[in-house]
Amino acid sequence: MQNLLTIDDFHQKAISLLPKLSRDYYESGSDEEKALRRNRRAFSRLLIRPKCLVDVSKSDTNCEFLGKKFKSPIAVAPTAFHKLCHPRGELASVEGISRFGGLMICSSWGTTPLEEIAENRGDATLWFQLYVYKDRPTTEALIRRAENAGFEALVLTVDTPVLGRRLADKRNAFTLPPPLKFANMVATNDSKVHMPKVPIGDSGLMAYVSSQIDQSLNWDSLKWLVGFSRLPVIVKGIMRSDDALKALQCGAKGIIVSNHGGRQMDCAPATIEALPEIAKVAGQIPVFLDGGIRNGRDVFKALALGASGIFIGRAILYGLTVGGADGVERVLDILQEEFEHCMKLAGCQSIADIRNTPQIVVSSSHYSKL
Ligand SMILES: Cc1cc2nc3c(=O)[nH]c(=O)nc-3n(C[C@H](O)[C@H](O)[C@H](O)COP(=O)(O)O)c2cc1C
Ligand SMILES: CCCCCCC(=O)C(=O)O
Repeated sequence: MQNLLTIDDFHQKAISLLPKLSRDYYESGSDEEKALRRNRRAFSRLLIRPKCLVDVSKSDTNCEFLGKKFKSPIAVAPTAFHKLCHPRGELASVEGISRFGGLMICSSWGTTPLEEIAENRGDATLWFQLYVYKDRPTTEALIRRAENAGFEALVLTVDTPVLGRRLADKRNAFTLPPPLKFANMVATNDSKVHMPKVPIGDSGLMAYVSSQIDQSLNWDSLKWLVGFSRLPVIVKGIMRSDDALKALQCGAKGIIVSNHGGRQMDCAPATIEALPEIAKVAGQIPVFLDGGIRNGRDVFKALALGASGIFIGRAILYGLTVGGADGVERVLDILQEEFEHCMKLAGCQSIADIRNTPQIVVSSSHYSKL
């Protein structure tokens, strides 16, 4: 792995290693994949205006989320089915994240039971991502298990009433190859544990979502969850300031600006475009961002535009594919090194400094008259 110096290097290597079914599932966006591309392009359109003659001999990337201290604002987004790319799956991921001392959001749809991940968490902090089943007792059981296992927050994903149309998955008749299964579902209920087999032109994941997931989820459901859960609730998938305000009013303790990595609404804005209006209204609660982060300059840009921290999705899967726990750790280290380097070149000493410097990040249109 020594010759892999960037996340793009890990991406290329991972693509060369993955079987088509997993590669297409990881890489896909929905429909025409406009939101997927827009997430990246919007970052490229932003420029950093460096300050000079600032003592950056010590740069401080410490931060605090939900009252807990972290050495870095870079954390790991929930992604389903880690055993599609590595035999140790989520256990390898959590090992790499533990070595980094980071934060991992575990998907409801892991291929390893949540208790096993928690037992092996080491120095990782764990939050649990929730998909709400039509069958409320299934959801309630999942929440209680996450609480009992020592997860420190619940992350409710709100952008998936139906699954985005991922055309490659339909062409591949995507389903989980046996023996992989929904490891957090109990073995007695076959339709929840196994993804259905479907003909070419259909996606097994889409079929599973439409048969199991509660499309009627609404703001009252969020209020219910905040009351039911003993953990702070973070809402993932907010793209508008009015929704951010509603989430706040319902008792959310954090917001993740996310378009699900371009996998749901294909005409959505990029997350970095949606961030400023949401950060403006969020008051004291942290606003995080995911979507399209591939280097440390992207992290810097997101913080400058109001994020308290960022989450990476696919980048971790690339690390996991290439090198298991070592690959995951290396991906996080690369992003952290690039971020610290960027801070120094920009003349910023701390995250507060990034956030408080006016126009440290601007759109390239700022210079368009030249
Ligand atoms: C393969 C894959 C699986 C995902 N699974 C989940 C999931 O189970 N729950 C969830 O809330 N988001 C899921 N997401 C979305 C990520 O949490 C995150 O929003 C997105 O990957 C961020 O974009 P990035 O991949 O460009 O970093 C998934 C994304 C990918 C690519
Ligand atoms: C209710 C939506 C389920 C999505 C499945 C996993 C995921 O988030 C993704 O593939 O993206």
